[in-house]
Amino acid sequence: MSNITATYQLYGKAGTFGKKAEGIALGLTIGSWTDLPLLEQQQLKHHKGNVVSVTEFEDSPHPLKPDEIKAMVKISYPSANFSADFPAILTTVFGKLSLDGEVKLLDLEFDEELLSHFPGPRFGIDGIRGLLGVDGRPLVMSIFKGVIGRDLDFLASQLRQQALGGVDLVKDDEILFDNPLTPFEKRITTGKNVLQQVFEETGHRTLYAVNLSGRTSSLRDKAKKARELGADALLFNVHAYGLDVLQELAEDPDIRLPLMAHPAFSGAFTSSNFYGLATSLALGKLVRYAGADFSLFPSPYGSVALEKAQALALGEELVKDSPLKRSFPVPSAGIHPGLVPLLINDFGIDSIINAGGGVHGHPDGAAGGGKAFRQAVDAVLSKKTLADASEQHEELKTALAIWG
Ligand SMILES: CSCCC(=O)C(=O)COP(=O)(O)O
Ligand SMILES: [Mg+2]
Repeated sequence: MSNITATYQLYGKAGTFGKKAEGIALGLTIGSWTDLPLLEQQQLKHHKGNVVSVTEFEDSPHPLKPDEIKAMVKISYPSANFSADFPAILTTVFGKLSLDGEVKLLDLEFDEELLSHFPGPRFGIDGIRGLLGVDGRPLVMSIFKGVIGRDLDFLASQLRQQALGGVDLVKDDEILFDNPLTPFEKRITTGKNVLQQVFEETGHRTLYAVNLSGRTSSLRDKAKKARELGADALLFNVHAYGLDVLQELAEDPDIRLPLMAHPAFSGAFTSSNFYGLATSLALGKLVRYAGADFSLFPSPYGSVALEKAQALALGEELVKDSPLKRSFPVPSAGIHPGLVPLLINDFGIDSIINAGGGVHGHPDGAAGGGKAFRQAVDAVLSKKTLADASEQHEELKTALAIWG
């Protein structure tokens, strides 16, 4: 029988977790079991959650309750209990349970049949590389900054400077929503013109990810319109909307645009050591299953940082072997050129170096900032230190002098 297996982290007294796990398995499926007459027990058997394993960690005491330890329990839930969509799955495995004390959902394993309902990224890493014609190096992305309250001319000139720096992608900031000064459709058409002009001048192709925002009911039509207008990609605040909304956009045959999942809001349910979802599950596995071609997340190094082990596990979820295409890991937040060697070491060549302040804050402007990042990437790939490479590259030298 097809099923999904959830791994939970719990805290409690040693020796109590088997009973706790059984309570969860029954509580989230058929309820109290042994009280039922035998016939009903037989009938409901194939709906019952099953405890797969219980592992107690004697050497991991609760930081605040000395008589409690950590445990991990795995419970599998029959697919007969839920429809094959994120709302039903999340409600089954972590609905009421998410409100019931210190329980964290660490992982979900979809069996093959269930996974077949989640086609994943339409483009994936290889598809995005194909659109850009760039192989063999991490991509570089920059972010519009300080554009709230500014008009299209301002946006156009900021986009031009970023593209002239040689970045592969430019994305809207996630806090730029539809507004009278820079409306969604005009951002797309203006951006297209600017990037075409830069391409004609330099031969360098940059893609622009516009922020798809607004009420959920408007998104499909806006995304289709974006495609008609020639948009390159869509940025999407998936965790404010929900995974199913991303999946709808990814699967729509009339949209067919690369989708970039922004991590905004996800800290509200991933940051606690005791509650919510593991970051690698929420920003890694599930956004990939929902169809994100890119997943942004805090790197271990910048202004908003994830623990290194968490960031690495997240990155791995996006690229590990699977019937689904791979999503680009995009470690972000407070990134400057000096961090490029660490990022490539951690996330490999199939990742994206993404920076806002680290591009715009360059003394030579965004064009200088973009160049410094590209120089840093080239240095790492040719096994030079950044210090050595900076002897030949003024922009990199300036960036290292400011940010180290
Ligand atoms: C928290 S990861 C998202 C990255 C992002 O959207 C951003 O604006 C980062 O900007 P920065 O100036 O820190 O590079
Ligand atoms: Mg941002």
